[in-house]
Amino acid sequence: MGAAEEEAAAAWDKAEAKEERIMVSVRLRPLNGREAGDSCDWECISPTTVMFRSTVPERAMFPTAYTYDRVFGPDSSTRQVYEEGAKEVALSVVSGINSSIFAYGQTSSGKTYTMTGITEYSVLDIYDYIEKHPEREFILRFSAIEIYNEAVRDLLSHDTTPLRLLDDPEKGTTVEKLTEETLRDKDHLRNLLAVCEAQRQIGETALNETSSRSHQILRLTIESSTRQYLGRGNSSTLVACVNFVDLAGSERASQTASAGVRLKEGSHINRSLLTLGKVVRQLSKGRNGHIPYRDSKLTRILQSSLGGNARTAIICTMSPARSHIEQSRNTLLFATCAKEVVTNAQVNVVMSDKALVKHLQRELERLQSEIKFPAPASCTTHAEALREKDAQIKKLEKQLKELMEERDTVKSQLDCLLKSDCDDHSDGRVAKRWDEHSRSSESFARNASEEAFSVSDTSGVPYQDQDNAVFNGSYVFSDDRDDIVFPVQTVDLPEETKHEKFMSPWHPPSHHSSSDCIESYHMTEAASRTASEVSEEHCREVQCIDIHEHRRSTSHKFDLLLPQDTEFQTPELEISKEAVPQPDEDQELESITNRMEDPTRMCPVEEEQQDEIVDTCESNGTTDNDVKLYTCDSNISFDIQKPYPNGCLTVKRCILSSKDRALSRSKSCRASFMIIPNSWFDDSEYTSQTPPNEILKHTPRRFDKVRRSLYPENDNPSSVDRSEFSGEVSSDEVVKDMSTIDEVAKDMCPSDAEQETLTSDISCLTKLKKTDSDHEDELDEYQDQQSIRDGSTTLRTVKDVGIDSSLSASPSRWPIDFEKMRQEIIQLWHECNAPIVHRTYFFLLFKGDPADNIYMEVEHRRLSFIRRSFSASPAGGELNSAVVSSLKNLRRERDMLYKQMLKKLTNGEKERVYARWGIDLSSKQRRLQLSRLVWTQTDMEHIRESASLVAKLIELLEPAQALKEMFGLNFTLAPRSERRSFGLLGT
Ligand SMILES: Nc1ncnc2c1ncn2[C@@H]1O[C@H](COP(=O)(O)OP(=O)(O)OP(=O)(O)O)[C@@H](O)[C@H]1O
Repeated sequence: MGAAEEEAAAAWDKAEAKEERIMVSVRLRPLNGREAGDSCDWECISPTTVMFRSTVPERAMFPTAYTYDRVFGPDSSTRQVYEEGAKEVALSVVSGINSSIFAYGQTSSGKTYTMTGITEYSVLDIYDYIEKHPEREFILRFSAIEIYNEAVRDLLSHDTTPLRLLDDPEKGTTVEKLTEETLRDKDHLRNLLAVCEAQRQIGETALNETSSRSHQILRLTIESSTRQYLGRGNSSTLVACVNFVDLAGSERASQTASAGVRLKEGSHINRSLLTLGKVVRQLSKGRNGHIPYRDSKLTRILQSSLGGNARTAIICTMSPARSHIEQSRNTLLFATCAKEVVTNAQVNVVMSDKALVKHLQRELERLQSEIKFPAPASCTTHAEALREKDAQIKKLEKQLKELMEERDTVKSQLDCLLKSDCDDHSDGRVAKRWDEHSRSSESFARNASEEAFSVSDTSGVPYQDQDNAVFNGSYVFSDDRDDIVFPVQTVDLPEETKHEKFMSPWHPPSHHSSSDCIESYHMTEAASRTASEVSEEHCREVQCIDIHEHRRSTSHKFDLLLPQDTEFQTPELEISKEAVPQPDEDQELESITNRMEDPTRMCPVEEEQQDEIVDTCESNGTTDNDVKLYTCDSNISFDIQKPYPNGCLTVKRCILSSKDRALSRSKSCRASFMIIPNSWFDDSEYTSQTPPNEILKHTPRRFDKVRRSLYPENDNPSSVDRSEFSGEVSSDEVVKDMSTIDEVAKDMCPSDAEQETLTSDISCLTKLKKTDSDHEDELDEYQDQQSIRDGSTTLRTVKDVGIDSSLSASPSRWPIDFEKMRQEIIQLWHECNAPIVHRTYFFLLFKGDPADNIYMEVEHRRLSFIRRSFSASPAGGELNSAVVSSLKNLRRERDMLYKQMLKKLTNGEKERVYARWGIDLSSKQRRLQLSRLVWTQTDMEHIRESASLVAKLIELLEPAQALKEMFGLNFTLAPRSERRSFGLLGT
């Protein structure tokens, strides 16, 4: 092999991608003239740590020290910043590795100041390197763009026409018709840099006279080959580029005092930075899932620099002034996330055909020799792997056996109960008539089991939890006092089930007496304290808790809810307005986590606090946030000492996440996610500083009618329609209508950040799914391994829960996924004895809107969990009771429907319904028969019929008016004040 090929092959070998993290530095500039009276709150206490010197008491709650690869204080020169924070990365370009240097920070924090210096020093060093390597030939090309108001402009051309972005399968995103100058020398480059500076959009704001109003990307592409082999057709060329990115500064309209053009610029700047933030945050969690590169031109162009084939250094600039504390924290939070992003830089070699053939030959030889002489080490590795697998199989076999035993125990107990019920009914009138009609075996079996736990409302046997509604207690029925007495007998339940230890996930225990319960079928949410407590337990896993790994080990209480040996990965808790771990909120998060893990602390005391907060919210006119606000943290940090005690906004939120962007646009979700951050990383200072009218301004819209039904006391006709002031803008709207001034004003509102929060929180679902699947997968895994061992060719079937697929699915797949998931949910309702009214509501409410994915998923998870609880009881005691209780409650609901029929259906209607349901008009107890038939099967026609009948009987609200949220994330910790009681039947 010739030397040229050797060299090419060696270069090729080196081309293997290398993972490394983004290098992140922070530069603190000195206070400037505008900040003269301000105090300097930040200090670099070491070469890697910057510290907040807190003198303000309420700041004490934030972490004070932030550590990065390097931090530079006000005394550091740009040269030093370059040498220690950027040089190594920048100079990678001469070795064929792409690189990017970014400056990120608040407006006037010194980005341009820093980047100008760094670009200059880099250019000097690159030319220096070139001079020292005369054996190589270098070709340098330069291009420059700015992104101004989401339009890409060529800075080397006087033509200001926006340029299009193109997707190149090999090169990634490229800019069409971009001028690329081949450089003659250093001076040529200097001139071009001066041209760029002159062309760039600069404007004066209150914070910076020469504020860059655009993102600027200067790109230097370097090609190099060994001179000796040039032109021989067997050489290799290294090609790489370095980007110098001076981002526009994030800004708050109020601080920059911008209006008109500046305001519009600001909104574009903030939006693209928001997307950048999202991308970085998403990348910081790993590259799985959707990274929204395409949401802005900036991120599209920089895609390879962010988590791709490039080495990247980010210099975050900040002002030390107290007046910029909020923005400084946001910058540091961005930096914290950026630190976690991993890139995969590799040497980019362009080989001649000859060199490529040689390289491939070498590779072939190597592989052949590996096959011939396998390394002994690999044998050991295989043997070890086999041993490990064997051990794993054994473990899974054991678990399977245990699970099967448990299942058998539960089954036999259930059988016993069913049998005793059948016996009791064998001489009963109902059973006889029932038999006469020869119902399907399935529906009969179900009803029989329900019958087993039925109690007559005149029997004297206490009704249990009549008023314990589940899922926000969203259904309310009118009791028909004149109704006939049920011909149902009291059944002797096993001792344990007589006690108040019913643990139905749908109808948890309470201590209400029968008389209370018979009084009314009004299942108000307010009355569901105990229900909520148990529901909390069952549903805490969907409380979207972005708790980070290191906190997971402490989730003992939560673990108790899961079947034994469940390897539980705590779902993410999206706390506060950021979806990312916030170093400055770690302590608080920790305490929230602890409190959430301690159910004893989630009970009455906290409930009172919640109620207080609801009161406060409402009195501040922020009731719209209520639905969300008391959802996840019953220990809300509510400090009435704060200037604006909008506790509702300081409440740490808990938001389910998803990768699905469509979800972020769900209007129905929005009401839940309405704490408006002032940036993508917003922190709670904002909330403590934001005056009430500010909050009011951003309260979400909600159907007035529903709001009135929820909060009748707030239904003041003279009150201002808050939605008019809402900063809420759907992302669609945002994209479409950014051009008008009004929209610009909206953009400047934190609704962008809200969008961001909403979308960013989405990732939490991924972990939730994982948690869910962890346990279920054990069985699958066992079966897989078993089939592998048996030599069976059985393919592992795709997990049929539909969750995974729906999340990653493209919108076009959604209808299929939706149908699939809906069918599964129906089946799960059936198996979990879900309340009929709940099923009806859910079925009618969620009809396939992609934005409802999250609700579907939550429902699916909840049901899966309940089903597991039903079948995986450790001792068969409590959970057996749960089954009993759920059946009993189901039966009670049927009784209620039976009564409602008398009230709600005319004779003619009844006859039509009986005919439709195949009930013999000459038979007796037709109403009873019908009430026992609805929701007993899982085929779609039956479901539709059932839902429509039940809806009529309970006078269901228009589905569009019902709150989807109640099926979502926040039903468990809902406050239990009377104020929140709502009867959807409007009784
Ligand atoms: N480290 C520093 N030392 C001294 N002066 C600085 C430093 N950093 C910035 N400055 C000064 O602060 C002012 C604002 O800096 P610069 O324009 O670089 O900010 P910026 O972050 O690019 O702002 P914008 O985003 O609005 O463009 C300039 O006058 C600059 O000279």
